[in-house]
Amino acid sequence: MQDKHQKVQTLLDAIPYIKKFNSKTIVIKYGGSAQTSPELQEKFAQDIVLLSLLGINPVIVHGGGARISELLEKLEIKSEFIDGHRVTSKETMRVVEMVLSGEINKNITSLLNHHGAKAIGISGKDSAIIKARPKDGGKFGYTGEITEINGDLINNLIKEGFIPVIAPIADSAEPNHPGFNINADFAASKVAVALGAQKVLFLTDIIGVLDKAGVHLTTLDKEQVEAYKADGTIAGGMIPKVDSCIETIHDGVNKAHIIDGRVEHSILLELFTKDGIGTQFLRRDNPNNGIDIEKLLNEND
Ligand SMILES: Nc1ncnc2c1ncn2[C@@H]1O[C@H](COP(=O)(O)OP(=O)(O)O)[C@@H](O)[C@H]1O
Ligand SMILES: CC(=O)N[C@@H](CCC(=O)OP(=O)(O)O)C(=O)O
Repeated sequence: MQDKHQKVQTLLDAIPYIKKFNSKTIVIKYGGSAQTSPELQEKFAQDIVLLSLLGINPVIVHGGGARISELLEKLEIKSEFIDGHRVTSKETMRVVEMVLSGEINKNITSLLNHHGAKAIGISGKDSAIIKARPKDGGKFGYTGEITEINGDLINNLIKEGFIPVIAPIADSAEPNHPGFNINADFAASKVAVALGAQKVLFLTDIIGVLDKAGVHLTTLDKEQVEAYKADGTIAGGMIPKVDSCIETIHDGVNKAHIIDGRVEHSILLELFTKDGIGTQFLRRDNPNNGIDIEKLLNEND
């Protein structure tokens, strides 16, 4: 009996959040390192379908860096990263597109559809929804930085009841160009801003951002992130992730969260519990929108 009451209570506790997020867009960055086992993939699909049934609009931007590196190794092509961004030769770009737009995008889309969702898999090249130019003047090869996102097109898909599943490949304005490889964290951040999302969740393979002693940091702002990057606490693949979180909240999205994709139902735990999980990023210096910082710190907005 106790157990049954507990189940009902869990549902009741979620009511304020279900109301708050109803008809809002939540962008979810589904990192390669959170896609590891079929069991976790199943739980991820259940969470996304539940959001959709509750009238929340999930938009998935996925990664797949580990799978790209694995295939490159088999093909004896060297992987090279600078501060968490892959350097992309023409040969590497072919593999990146095959893995992201071909394999991973279609696997996630079909997984969601088999769970009863209406998911549609696209890459930034489709209808040129993501446009880019060479990152840092070309020193990363075909790695791009986003110049434009067609949010209207993505919003139209949402209005039609679709869950967009987006591969982080961008179109180039140049003819006969292979397109650009975009770090999936940056793609998720720009998509969240373009859609005016309520929040963005980055699923990864760690409980959140840790300090040098391995202590979990539950809240971070821009100044703290800069300090942790400068002293090397935040390194590697975590750099684009924290940079994306900071960019998102400074470009108008209330909150960004890095959460542990290895934990079953981490999306539901973040969205529908008071404390949430992972590391949340917020602006303490919000100049003009009157956001009460204490409220923002303590509430799941
Ligand atoms: N300060 C830090 N706190 C947590 N993780 C960190 C930190 N600095 C570097 N990392 C590394 O960043 C990794 C997450 O980045 P990445 O592997 O690129 O994930 P994803 O594939 O989800 O984008 C963690 O597994 C961890 O090894
Ligand atoms: C430019 C760049 O770094 N692109 C990434 C795109 C995939 C990605 O970001 O995957 P994760 O989110 O799983 O790391 C790459 O080639 O690995």
